[in-house]
Amino acid sequence: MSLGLPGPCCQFTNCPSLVFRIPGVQLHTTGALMGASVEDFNNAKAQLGTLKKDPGNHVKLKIYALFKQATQGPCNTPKPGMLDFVNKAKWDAWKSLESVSQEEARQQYVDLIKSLVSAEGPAVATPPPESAQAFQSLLVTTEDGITTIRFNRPEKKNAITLDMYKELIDALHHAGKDDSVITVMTGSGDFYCSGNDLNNFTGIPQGGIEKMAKDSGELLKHYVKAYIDFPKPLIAVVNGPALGVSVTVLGLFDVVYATESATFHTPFSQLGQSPEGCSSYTFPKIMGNAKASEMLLFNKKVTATEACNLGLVTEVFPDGSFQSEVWTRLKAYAKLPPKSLALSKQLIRSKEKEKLHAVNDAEVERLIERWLSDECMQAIMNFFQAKPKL
Ligand SMILES: CCCCC/C=C/CC(=O)SCCNC(=O)CCNC(=O)[C@H](O)C(C)(C)COP(=O)(O)OP(=O)(O)OC[C@H]1O[C@@H](n2cnc3c(N)ncnc32)[C@H](O)[C@@H]1OP(=O)(O)O
Repeated sequence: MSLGLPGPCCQFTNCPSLVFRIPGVQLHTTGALMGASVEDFNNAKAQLGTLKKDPGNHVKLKIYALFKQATQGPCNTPKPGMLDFVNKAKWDAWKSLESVSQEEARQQYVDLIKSLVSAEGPAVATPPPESAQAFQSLLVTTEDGITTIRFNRPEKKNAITLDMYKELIDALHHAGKDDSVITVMTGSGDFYCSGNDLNNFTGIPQGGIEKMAKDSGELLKHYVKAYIDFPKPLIAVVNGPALGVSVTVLGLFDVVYATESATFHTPFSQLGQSPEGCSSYTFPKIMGNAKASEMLLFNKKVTATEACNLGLVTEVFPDGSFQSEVWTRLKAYAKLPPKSLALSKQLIRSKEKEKLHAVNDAEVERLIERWLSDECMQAIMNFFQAKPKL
């Protein structure tokens, strides 16, 4: 029977004992039974509204009774009639706490809400207020010391729209400052990411295509800068095929784990474009000029194992055990001392930062020209007309 009370869970529960046991809920009884401040109480009240799961009538009655006892003291209203089931249940619940002081009730209320919140499991990472609603195409979570930024447009193979670049910049800035130890980037669905969304270049905005190319160049520069300047270990969990700009920035990650069936493809000349993400510098450095040229000039798609042999990928895992093996490892990494990790990463990268920023600037300058070229426009039109698979 639903008790049909208004509001989220702020109305109910019935339990005569002071320490209540609710299946699956670990109560945070700290022993400081009278320690909850009014502020704690108000915070708990606010948290109650964020619960995603209905805790059930039994718990709701308890919450109701504790709330009434904490705010009004012992029950002082007339007993409802036998047939007024809902109000009778509420009255009984409140009445059962009459020997509990208001302070105790406040503490128990706070403990109960905390327990319910923590029983729901780790919360989705709260993005900074200014971008709280901005993550339309990403899933960002923080758990076990790991902030995970997940491309989340599986129906479009996680292609990156203009808004998504902005979201990624925001998410990276936030992850760089939050209290997580490592940051992980991965994809939803069967692709890691299919690179730049080719629709980014199809509509001609006010200001013409020159302005569009310039604005896109600025955005790309900031996007790549967010990787160059990222202050803590950044790990790619490549769960499927990766294309274009999602491959090129891998040279700026600290570790790249890939599932066996992942592929790595940078079809720039096929698209009339040129390399970005600092790959014109990092790829030759990682794999040598000849191998980098096969990928960046001649569109060679490489398998995960080949990418690992080239040094772009750190390690390849069987598809069947990829997720479990990788996340077990990442959780262990996230237990390492955070400052030591961040400072060591910065030492490794700092020597190159200036160089990387200069490469980023030069690559973007070249791309702005490319985006205005017939070669590039034709290639994009071809994709949408014939939808060739790269
Ligand atoms: C600020 C601007 C910065 C710009 C930086 C520049 C970066 C350069 C690059 O990133 S170059 C790489 C660009 N990417 C591509 O060229 C990939 C194009 N896509 C494909 O070749 C294929 O879609 C595929 C190989 C990724 C997947 O093929 P598959 O057959 O498995 O799936 P579909 O083709 O049916 O794809 C499903 C839907 O997703 C759409 N889609 C996939 N990738 C993109 C993309 N990059 N841009 C736009 N749309 C993409 C595809 O069109 C399908 O949509 P539909 O269901 O509406 O038909």
